[in-house]
Amino acid sequence: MTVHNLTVAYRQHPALHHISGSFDPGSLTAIIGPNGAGKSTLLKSLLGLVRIDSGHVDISVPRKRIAYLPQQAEIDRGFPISVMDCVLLGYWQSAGLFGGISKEMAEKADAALHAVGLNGFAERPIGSLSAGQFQRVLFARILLQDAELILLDEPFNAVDAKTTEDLLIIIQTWHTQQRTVIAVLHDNEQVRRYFPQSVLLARRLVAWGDTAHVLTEAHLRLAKNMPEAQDPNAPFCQPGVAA
Ligand SMILES: Nc1ncnc2c1ncn2[C@@H]1O[C@H](COP(=O)(O)OP(=O)(O)OP(=O)(O)O)[C@@H](O)[C@H]1O
Repeated sequence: MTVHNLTVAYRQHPALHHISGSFDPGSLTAIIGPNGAGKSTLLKSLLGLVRIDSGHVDISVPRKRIAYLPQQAEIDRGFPISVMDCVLLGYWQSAGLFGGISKEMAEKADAALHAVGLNGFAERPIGSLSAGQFQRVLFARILLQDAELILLDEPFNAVDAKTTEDLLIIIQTWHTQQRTVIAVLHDNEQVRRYFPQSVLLARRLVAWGDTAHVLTEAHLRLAKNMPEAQDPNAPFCQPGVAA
């Protein structure tokens, strides 16, 4: 999966500016950078969820083999469904929205709930769960998806240390299964420990590659100095012209 000279702007203000790089199949990559650096925008660009102003993304994974976990704030939990029904939605790409659920599928869903430590939660309405419990449900749903590419946007936001550890183990398992995993994260120590590859953004690309070479003091200082507010007097960005 390759990103070529990608620029994405909201109301003519680039959120991502001339980004190029690639994700190897089976790699485990963290996307990091300060608030407003364009991390979520990069994930959404890979998924085709935002309009690309210039450049392009080459992605060979079929849409139905991609799993996406948006930030919790973007998910409506008011929908009155149970934990089990929410997990079973992991099958909709393969079975269709009205496809039947076989005994084997139901057993796998049970096993997924067990794997994320949510035994006994199957009948609970999703609106009654804590943020950490709900995040476990969303991981269980991805476990059913058999995805080749898994995109996670701040998966540990508002999640306690124990849950984070459990979810990191699941991510490691996906990595050993040769799935490509890309996660937006904020904890540099966690990234150093668990994520071999990193992309450091500050609207433009600061560094992309092995985490040890990306998370250097010099790179982190460069990223930290990114002004978060957009400059209303910035010169117009010429699409297609390298920065
Ligand atoms: N739909 C939108 N309309 C207008 N501006 C947007 C929109 N989405 C994002 N932005 C702006 O684009 C910039 C990048 O946003 P993005 O969410 O990609 O950053 P991020 O690195 O994921 O930030 P955070 O760490 O705070 O989640 C920010 O300045 C944000 O305000």
